[in-house]
Amino acid sequence: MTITRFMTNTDNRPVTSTSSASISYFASPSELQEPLFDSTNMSRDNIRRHVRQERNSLSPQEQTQFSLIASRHMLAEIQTQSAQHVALYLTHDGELATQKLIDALWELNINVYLPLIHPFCKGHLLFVRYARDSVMVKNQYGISEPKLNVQHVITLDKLDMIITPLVAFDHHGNRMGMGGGYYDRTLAHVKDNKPLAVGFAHDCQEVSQVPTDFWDIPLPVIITPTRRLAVK
Ligand SMILES: Nc1nc2c(c(=O)[nH]1)N(C=O)[C@@H](CNc1ccc(C(=O)N[C@@H](CCC(=O)O)C(=O)O)cc1)CN2
Ligand SMILES: Nc1ncnc2c1ncn2[C@@H]1O[C@H](COP(=O)(O)OP(=O)(O)OP(=O)(O)O)[C@@H](O)[C@H]1O
Repeated sequence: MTITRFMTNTDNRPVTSTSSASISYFASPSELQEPLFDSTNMSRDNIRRHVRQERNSLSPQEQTQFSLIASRHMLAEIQTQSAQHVALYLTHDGELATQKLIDALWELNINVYLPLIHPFCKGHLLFVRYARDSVMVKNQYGISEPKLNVQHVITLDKLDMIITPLVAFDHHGNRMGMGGGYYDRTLAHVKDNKPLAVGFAHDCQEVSQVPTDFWDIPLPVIITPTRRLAVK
């Protein structure tokens, strides 16, 4: 595992050093001193509950500011990857807000897709084209999704990136979601990072350790407002 560390200089130029996970810091170290939540010996449900509470207690100003900063970094990631077909999500339950990022992608003519709960295949997702004129409906969780039109469905192999929502993550790229196993089932079909799965989360969603099960697929990249974590 190679870790490249970018620290920000006073004039905002990155300083690079090499150790063993790849963390690029977007913010100055003083902003990174929140102690990591110690999740050792905690159940998945308790970790999920704790982190959901943490991200929901961010103020509206923090939510907006963190989302804008993280979106800038995510846009840079999308452009670095030359991604043209990108799956995103619509914000729910205190997740990083995505609408500004989606607007930027639309402006750049990059195709955006959203997850749609599969109508027949329980626990599975479909990814459907999301455009300014998409007809939206609410799913069983109250999240808006494009109305199913088979012509707008994209298969996983045609996506360049899947930006995944998550509840908790750790520095090995392990993720835990809302508990439906939807993204786990999707990520199980990813081969050789095509599409590249990139987690998108608040810094307060990092925990010391996410307990994993055989179905959990670690994320190769996670972007937060202050960091880019790359796991090789
Ligand atoms: N924004 C977003 N969209 C997403 C996901 C996500 O995590 N975030 N998903 C990621 O998989 C899928 C939906 N999975 C979800 C699973 C549970 C809940 C949820 O709010 N559960 C309630 C209980 C609801 C019930 O019992 O009916 C809760 O836990 O409070 C939401 C989304 C697809 N779309
Ligand atoms: N690849 C898979 N194949 C079959 N079942 C799976 C798979 N992945 C997860 N599951 C099932 O889904 C359930 C929920 O998994 P888990 O708690 O890890 O979901 P999650 O990561 O929190 O949710 P999500 O992936 O939707 O964000 C598990 O109990 C497991 O039985």
